Amino acid sequence: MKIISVSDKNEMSKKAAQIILELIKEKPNAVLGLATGGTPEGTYKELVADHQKNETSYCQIHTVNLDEYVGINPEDPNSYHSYMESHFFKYIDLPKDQRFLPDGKNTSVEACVHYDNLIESLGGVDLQLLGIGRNGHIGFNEPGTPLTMGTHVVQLTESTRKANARFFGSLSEVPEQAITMGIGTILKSKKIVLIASGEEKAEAMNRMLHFSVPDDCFPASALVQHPDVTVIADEAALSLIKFSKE
Ligand SMILES: O=P(O)(O)OC[C@H]1O[C@](O)(CO)[C@@H](O)[C@@H]1O
Repeated sequence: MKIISVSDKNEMSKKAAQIILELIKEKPNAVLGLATGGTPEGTYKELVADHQKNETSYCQIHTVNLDEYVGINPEDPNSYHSYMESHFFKYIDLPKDQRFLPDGKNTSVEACVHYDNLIESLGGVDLQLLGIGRNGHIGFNEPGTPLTMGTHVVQLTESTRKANARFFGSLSEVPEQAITMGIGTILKSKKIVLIASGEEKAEAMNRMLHFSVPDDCFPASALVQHPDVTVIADEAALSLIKFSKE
């Protein structure tokens, strides 16, 4: 696992965008695995700014998102479909039929298997962008999720619902379930870039970097078995870690 320590969220966003842009330059038809939440917002801003300035094209790119809330319509402003549209897709030249998110309205086993098959049929994810939850969740894989699972439906923990309530009017509006790529799906990505910012992620980062073998009590620990993981974290997120920073 390569750790890149940066000063703040802005620098984290720039670095993550730079890595994504390097991949697009090298492989204009790459498959990007995308994340939502507060952490990647700045990364999308950087990519949009680059698209407007340098005209980096997404016309051959495919994107697959990690997760979506169960029971929510794609048009709902709180859906991850809407998030991707408003933070990224509406600004770039990525064709509509090359963007994929799990369907929060169809969470059958067949739909889950279909999502994993779709990713395989695209040739797999070249680069998966990840945030991390305070309890170590990646995607929406909560602690206790078997680390080999494909796309599936999860019951969200109270702490995740509380953390995400800031995007909704109130906690009661946050869906209780989500459909997410499993850890097994995520680990098939060729490259993984995990971004983290702020003191509220310090404990999760500290825990993640102390696992030498994966343990399903802390989903992000699964990343120790992946050969190409880059963590980009700001000083606040790395503040509990005692090691010489890059
Ligand atoms: O970036 P945030 O909003 O802190 O969220 C952390 C993680 O939790 C989620 O909201 C749930 O998957 C992710 O989208 C995100 O990577």
